[in-house]
Amino acid sequence: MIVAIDGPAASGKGTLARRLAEHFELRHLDTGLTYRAVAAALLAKGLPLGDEGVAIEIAQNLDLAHVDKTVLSAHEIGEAASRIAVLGGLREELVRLQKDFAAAPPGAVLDGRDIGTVVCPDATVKLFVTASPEARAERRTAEMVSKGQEAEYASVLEDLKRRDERDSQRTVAPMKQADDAHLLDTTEMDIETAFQAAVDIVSQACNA
Ligand SMILES: Nc1ncnc2c1ncn2[C@@H]1O[C@H](COP(=O)(O)OP(=O)(O)OP(=O)(O)O)[C@@H](O)[C@H]1O
Ligand SMILES: Nc1ccn([C@@H]2O[C@H](COP(=O)(O)O)[C@@H](O)[C@H]2O)c(=O)n1
Repeated sequence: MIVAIDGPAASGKGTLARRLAEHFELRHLDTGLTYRAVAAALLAKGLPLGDEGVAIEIAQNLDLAHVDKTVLSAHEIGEAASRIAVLGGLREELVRLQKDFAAAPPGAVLDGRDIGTVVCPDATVKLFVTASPEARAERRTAEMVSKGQEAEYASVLEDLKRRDERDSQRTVAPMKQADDAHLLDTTEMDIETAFQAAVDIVSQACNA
């Protein structure tokens, strides 16, 4: 079984993907981490984010088992990841890696922006998880503050909107809801309610 989850930044797709993977005993890949890892490596080398040749080389040598998720979760790395995510050749390389992950038994939950449309178009079930920009900014601000990071709601909201705009307007594999994806709007749901709604959608799809 393959569960494809897409949605905008801080919509809660990663939280749901992780919990669904545990619940259904599947493997989980947060594909955003692959873009973040490449962006972080370019920044560490002091190279421009548009250097696609080097970005592809980094992607070819990515070892997902050893990425530091805490370092990669930084706000500025997310911003840089979104900038390199417009590079078509780099996407091809990362999509290959993501497809390989999805194909291995016993199945997987993948979350990102183009999982239902490009990476796993034949997924068993697809979800498009969203929430209002204001709810997402509140959640992300609270998350950053809880980690001891500086965060101001207004600028987090602005950054999220800018990132959504870039991700949904790019030419290659823009973020969008697949035609056959279930829409899950969690604006008025807490994590537990959203999780139960997601379990119901996946269970129904498996029994159909
Ligand atoms: N339904 C919800 N209600 C309240 N808080 C939530 C809900 N879902 C997720 N959160 C919280 O919102 C924050 C963002 O969630 P998460 O990291 O899962 O989003 P994401 O879509 O994977 O983000 P990104 O695209 O940046 O990787 C986390 O702090 C998470 O605990
Ligand atoms: N399948 C994907 C996943 C991510 N991206 C890009 O990476 C950025 C960071 O992703 P997070 O989920 O970790 O926030 C994101 O803004 C996208 O630009 C992507 O293009 N495709």
